[in-house]
Amino acid sequence: MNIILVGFMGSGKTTIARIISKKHSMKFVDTDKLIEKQQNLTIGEIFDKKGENYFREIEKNFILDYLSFCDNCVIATGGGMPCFFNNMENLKKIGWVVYLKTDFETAKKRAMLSKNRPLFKDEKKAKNLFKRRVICYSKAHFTVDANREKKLTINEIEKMLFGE
Ligand SMILES: Nc1ncnc2c1ncn2[C@@H]1O[C@H](COP(=O)(O)OP(=O)(O)OP(=O)(O)O)[C@@H](O)[C@H]1O
Ligand SMILES: O=C(O)C1=C[C@@H](O)[C@@H](O)[C@H](O)C1
Repeated sequence: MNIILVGFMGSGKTTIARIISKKHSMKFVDTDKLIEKQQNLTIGEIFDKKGENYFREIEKNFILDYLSFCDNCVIATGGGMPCFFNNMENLKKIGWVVYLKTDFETAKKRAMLSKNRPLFKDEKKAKNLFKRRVICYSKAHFTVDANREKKLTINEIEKMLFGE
């Protein structure tokens, strides 16, 4: 079984995927990190040097060439990954897709804690993007309230997927 976490920048995908993978002896996969490694560039550099469309093509291929071979993985996806091309449908074939749903203010507060989010530079644009993204993420198999303390979010995911 694979678990795929989707949600806006700062919703906690990386943090929560890491904890669940450790607890259940699953492999942790972070698509942003692996794409950076593969391209030998940071996400910010890919956006600056090659443009967003190039990044979206890489993400699409990454699902087909890498994620579709995952087994027993917890996958933290890039914030936009499920919202381009046929990516959400392809992700849903690979595993259980869980939407970590937060409000905008929570995501903003958390995203400020780390860099590498070129699309969060302009708050007004980020807010608009957030609204559009909610519609996309809601097509996941499951939605959990991720505004809360991470332990509560993790418990809910475990109950849904492991029956704990
Ligand atoms: N439930 C939570 N409560 C408080 N802080 C959290 C919670 N989840 C994550 N954080 C913190 O918020 C920050 C962003 O979290 P994280 O990197 O996991 O988000 P993300 O969804 O992977 O973002 P991105 O898609 O931009 O990589 C981190 O510093 C993390 O420690
Ligand atoms: O929401 C987005 O479109 C993005 C989120 C990040 O995880 C990175 O994948 C990149 O900064 C784009």
